[in-house]
Amino acid sequence: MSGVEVRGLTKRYGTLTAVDDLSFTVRPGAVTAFLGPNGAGKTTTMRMMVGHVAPTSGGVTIGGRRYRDLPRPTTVVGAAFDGAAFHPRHSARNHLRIYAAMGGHPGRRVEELLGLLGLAAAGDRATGTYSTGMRQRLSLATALLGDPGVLLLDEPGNGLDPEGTAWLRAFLRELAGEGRAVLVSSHALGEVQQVADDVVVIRRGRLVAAGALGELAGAAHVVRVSSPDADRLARVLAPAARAIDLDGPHDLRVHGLEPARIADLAAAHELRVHGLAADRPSLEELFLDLTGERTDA
Ligand SMILES: Nc1ncnc2c1ncn2[C@@H]1O[C@H](COP(=O)(O)OP(=O)(O)OP(=O)(O)O)[C@@H](O)[C@H]1O
Repeated sequence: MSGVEVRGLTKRYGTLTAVDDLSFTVRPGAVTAFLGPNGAGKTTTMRMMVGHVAPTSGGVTIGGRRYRDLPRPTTVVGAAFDGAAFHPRHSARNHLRIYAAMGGHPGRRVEELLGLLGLAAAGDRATGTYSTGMRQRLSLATALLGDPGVLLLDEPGNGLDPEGTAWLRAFLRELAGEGRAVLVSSHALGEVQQVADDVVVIRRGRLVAAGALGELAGAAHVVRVSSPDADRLARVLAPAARAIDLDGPHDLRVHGLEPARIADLAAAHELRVHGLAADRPSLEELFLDLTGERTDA
């Protein structure tokens, strides 16, 4: 099965750089969460993966080929974008039949997918009467018509109730379990934390973290340091730390450095340390920290 390689991907709209020199990999057999606050550039990136938006520079390959060079793209990559529009008077069955015909996929695939996505009973109802959850499932069904090895899902959890969210998680795990590369965007870590193997975090179009979710959590050190030399210590630690917050005249919160390294750097500069305590932040805190949305700093 194929993965997705994003290399140096950049998109400018006038003076706005929506996507800025982004490089990351989406591997087969895993769910990769694509995270960032609203407006960070997730949708633009995913649209560039499937040729809806032309990059300013850089590019994307899927299984080593550019989207436009794929002979039958819907058999390689399926995409579902947030707020996908369906003709409100078409039934789900008709909608899927039209897309199956366009992609050259067999009609029986439509029936299979209606069943798989729990839409069989509502298959002949006009999509205009569908709930948000049903629309999300129809988007997924459309993306899956060609049985692609790569799935790009833009905020598929939007508007789902808790039952729908649980269903979606199990479904994404199943798709990855079959060896597919599954990229799922979200603006909220909590939505994907339970299902993601890997994460790619962007902020203002730039990559701020990528890797296994477990490793990222392990790297999320926050150390509280108490020192009468706090100001000077902050300057010494700054080049090595991911971030430092002043918590008071003698207290620092140091992000991304181990306690031992902090103590060694302080000793090397003959600065006094009166206390060192490692905090284990929640992943949510780390995410807010990475995306610059933390408000308690
Ligand atoms: N066609 C366009 N013309 C001009 N600016 C655009 C265009 N498309 C996107 N942008 C801008 O690019 C930036 C990234 O938008 P994008 O939709 O990719 O972000 P996002 O992370 O998907 O956010 P959201 O979760 O809100 O959809 C935003 O500032 C947006 O306003």
